[in-house]
Amino acid sequence: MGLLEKIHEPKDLRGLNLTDLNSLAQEIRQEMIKVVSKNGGHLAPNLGVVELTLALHRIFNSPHDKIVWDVGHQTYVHKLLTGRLKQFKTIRQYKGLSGFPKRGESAHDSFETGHSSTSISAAVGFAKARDVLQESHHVVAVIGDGAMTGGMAYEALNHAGHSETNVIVVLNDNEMSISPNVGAMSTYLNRLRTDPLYDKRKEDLEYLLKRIPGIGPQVAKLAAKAKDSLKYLLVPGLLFEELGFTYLGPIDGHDLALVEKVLDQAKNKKGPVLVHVVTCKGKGYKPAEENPDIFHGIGPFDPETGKVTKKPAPPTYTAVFGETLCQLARENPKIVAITAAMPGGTGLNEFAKELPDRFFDVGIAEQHAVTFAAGLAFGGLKPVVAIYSTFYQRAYDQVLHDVCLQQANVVLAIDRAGIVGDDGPTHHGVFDISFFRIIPNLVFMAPKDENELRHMLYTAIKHDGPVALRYPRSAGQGVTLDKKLKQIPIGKAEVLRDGRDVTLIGIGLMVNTCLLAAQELSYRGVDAAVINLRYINPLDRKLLSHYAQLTKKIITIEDHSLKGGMGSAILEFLEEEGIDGVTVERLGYPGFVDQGSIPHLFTVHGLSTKGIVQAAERLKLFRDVAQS
Ligand SMILES: Cc1ncc(C[n+]2csc(CCOP(=O)(O)OP(=O)(O)O)c2C)c(N)n1
Ligand SMILES: CC(=O)[C@@H](O)[C@H](O)COP(=O)(O)O
Ligand SMILES: [Mg+2]
Repeated sequence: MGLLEKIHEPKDLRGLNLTDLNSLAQEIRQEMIKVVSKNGGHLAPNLGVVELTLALHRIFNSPHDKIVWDVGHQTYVHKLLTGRLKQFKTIRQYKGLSGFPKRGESAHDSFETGHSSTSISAAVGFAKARDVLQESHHVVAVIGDGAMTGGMAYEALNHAGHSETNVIVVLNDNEMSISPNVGAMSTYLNRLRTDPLYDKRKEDLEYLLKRIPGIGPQVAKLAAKAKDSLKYLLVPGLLFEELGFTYLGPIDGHDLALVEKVLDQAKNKKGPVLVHVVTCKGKGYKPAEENPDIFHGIGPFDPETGKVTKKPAPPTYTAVFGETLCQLARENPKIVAITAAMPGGTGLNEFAKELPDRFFDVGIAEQHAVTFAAGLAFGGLKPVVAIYSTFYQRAYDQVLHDVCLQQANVVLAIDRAGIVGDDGPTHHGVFDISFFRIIPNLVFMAPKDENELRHMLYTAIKHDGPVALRYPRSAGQGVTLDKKLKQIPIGKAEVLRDGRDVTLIGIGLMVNTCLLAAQELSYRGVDAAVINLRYINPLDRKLLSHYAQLTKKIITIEDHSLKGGMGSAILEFLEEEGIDGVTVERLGYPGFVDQGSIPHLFTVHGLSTKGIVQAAERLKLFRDVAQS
């Protein structure tokens, strides 16, 4: 039996000596490589925090003490140490362990995350609740250097430093966001990490003070103890200390004994403390150390070689978006591209390489990205902001207030729209239609395939005013890509199949499902019209009106939440137009969607040919056809 199997809860770690702990760290790394190589997952972030997590669980007493993990993609080690070894092989699978902290999964998961930069706010909340209720426990936020680029982290530091509550922030600095970290804070951390004079200056001053006869040693001691510590005096502007934190570090995050020692010091200090831990993303697995960006979040791979075991598939929507944007930008010098720390994920790596002066990675700062784009637009450029649907939730006011109200010429590319699979409910992009379609002035479209995506991007670039364009995480449909780009008239839907018994209205990926279902329905004598809606805003009112009155039965299908989605837009439209006597069946998600493979989730939620046929049954179509 290995050591890991004997760890059922964090207190089982306490009796282990350093040799045991190092062996345990090895076992943990092997287990994570084994499971992630099959299931996919966030391997490199977890390999980097093995020693840090062991130290946290030895020094603090979870779940009495609260540990809040930022983003939460690095909690696999935490899960393995808190009684979830047996279920670990199910991580990220349907009904399996989540890849993120889940309060329902364990008492040790004190706060759910998935989106970045929330941990310090939550930790300050826990700390203040403790103070008000006169309880006594420690609260620790663990935040990466990437997550530290997000605005919320600064709002929370500002509050924490002022509140003087006992809270510990562990800054896990591996110089990486998903890609290499960017920004002034990253440069600042780099200086802290690498300034060789820092320790020397401190030692020199202590040495000098101690040598002053009579009072020297006391002054040195006092200076070290004083709130304005030696570091504070010596390193002017030490940011965290200026904000009211005691700064400890930087320390080697793989030196378990040292990390434990410093965490113990932090635990015994009053007020907010920041522990700066330096780690290596991917530590202990060569392929991940060498390619931390690829192993940040990876699909199944061969553990021997680190090579991804991918089946050939058509290029993704994301890849086609990236290539098309490069093509358009070569011809139009006003086009600029913006990402919030996801150049690879949003398909912008090529753009960044080819047109570096017109590419902006602003860090994990979606709000800033959108308002920055509005500024660029009013400055005379044509900005394209590419953000995942789920992360646009962060930038809603910026889209509404800074882009749409002022009619800024900004293209909002909404990647990962629809369900995303194994990341689960924190990452599914199933609310953007609801929250964007109600914004005045915003043209909002979604392509049925990757070829239409190209034309839509071209249309968006040509359009004067704000445009949103949503497309999914998946591989494309494998259709031929037209070389020559054309504009798709704003607000024009496409009739893919005429029919008189029922109208199937699809958007995005679901258009193809509608076509397959229409075929199936035709075998059962039902003549279905299929509409590729294309535009959620503005709707093609004339076309919809015609088919609603002709067929009197409508089935809408969308890879999106039912509430407020495309189907809701159709219901509103019928009411606004006063078209009576039309029955509508809407297919979509009833609420938050679990994790699981995309095809499986589509089946579970009836976003399939079968789901449409069942909706037709509910509309009593087969009986009506038989009678006619
Ligand atoms: C609001 C938001 N935007 C973007 C992301 C995507 N994302 C997840 S992890 C990550 C990088 C985080 O870097 P860091 O905090 O340093 O953690 P590391 O993986 O390096 O340990 C990004 C950009 C996110 N989860 N949340
Ligand atoms: C944790 C996080 O937010 C990202 O790492 C996300 O999992 C990336 O998703 P994609 O794999 O869809 O790029
Ligand atoms: Mg990092």
